[in-house]
Amino acid sequence: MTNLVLFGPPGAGKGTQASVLKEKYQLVHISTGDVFRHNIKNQTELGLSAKSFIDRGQLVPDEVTINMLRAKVEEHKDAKGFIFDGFPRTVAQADALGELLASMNEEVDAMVALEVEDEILVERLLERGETSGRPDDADETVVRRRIKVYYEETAILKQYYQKQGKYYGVDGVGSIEEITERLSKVIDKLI
Ligand SMILES: Nc1ncnc2c1ncn2[C@@H]1O[C@H](COP(=O)(O)OP(=O)(O)O)[C@@H](O)[C@H]1O
Repeated sequence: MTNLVLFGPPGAGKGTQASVLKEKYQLVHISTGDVFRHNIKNQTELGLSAKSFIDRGQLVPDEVTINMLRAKVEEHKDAKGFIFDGFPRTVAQADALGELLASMNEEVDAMVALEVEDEILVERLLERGETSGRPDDADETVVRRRIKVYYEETAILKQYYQKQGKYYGVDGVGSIEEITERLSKVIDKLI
């Protein structure tokens, strides 16, 4: 398997790139944000417990998120690999992902990160909020809180994977194609 963590702050372009990369490399794409939104739309128990956190720009508790991710991975045991998008977002989630993959004799091969400045992120998210229908994109306070939470809880994962020699940063500003090209250069060396 090839298991990639696609990393970066909210609005960095992870979802856009993941959709291209999953086709290109035939990997299963798991976006925790998409799974939560799907569950909110269908008013499942998971959706109901996640909604209040998401609407406030906070992280959904680790236990809920980890159980959901585990179930998703187990649905695709025969996959050629995964692109994890929006997961892990905390050290506890990164530990859990490592354990889950180890139980399948697999591991995270790389964290590929999209690097984008904060002010560009706020601009992109508010613009997306005009059309995406995502309430967490439409409100500047919520957008800024998500970026703050990213620095407080998630950014540390750069060092986490750097220590394992698995971190690859890529400039996340440019056209979609240019950025795919930059990510592909990293991924091609791993496969
Ligand atoms: N791994 C996770 N752990 C906790 N909460 C998460 C996780 N992934 C997504 N969420 C929740 O879903 C929201 C939307 O996630 P996502 O679609 O990845 O958006 P973003 O564009 O902010 O990266 C997050 O702000 C958070 O509340």
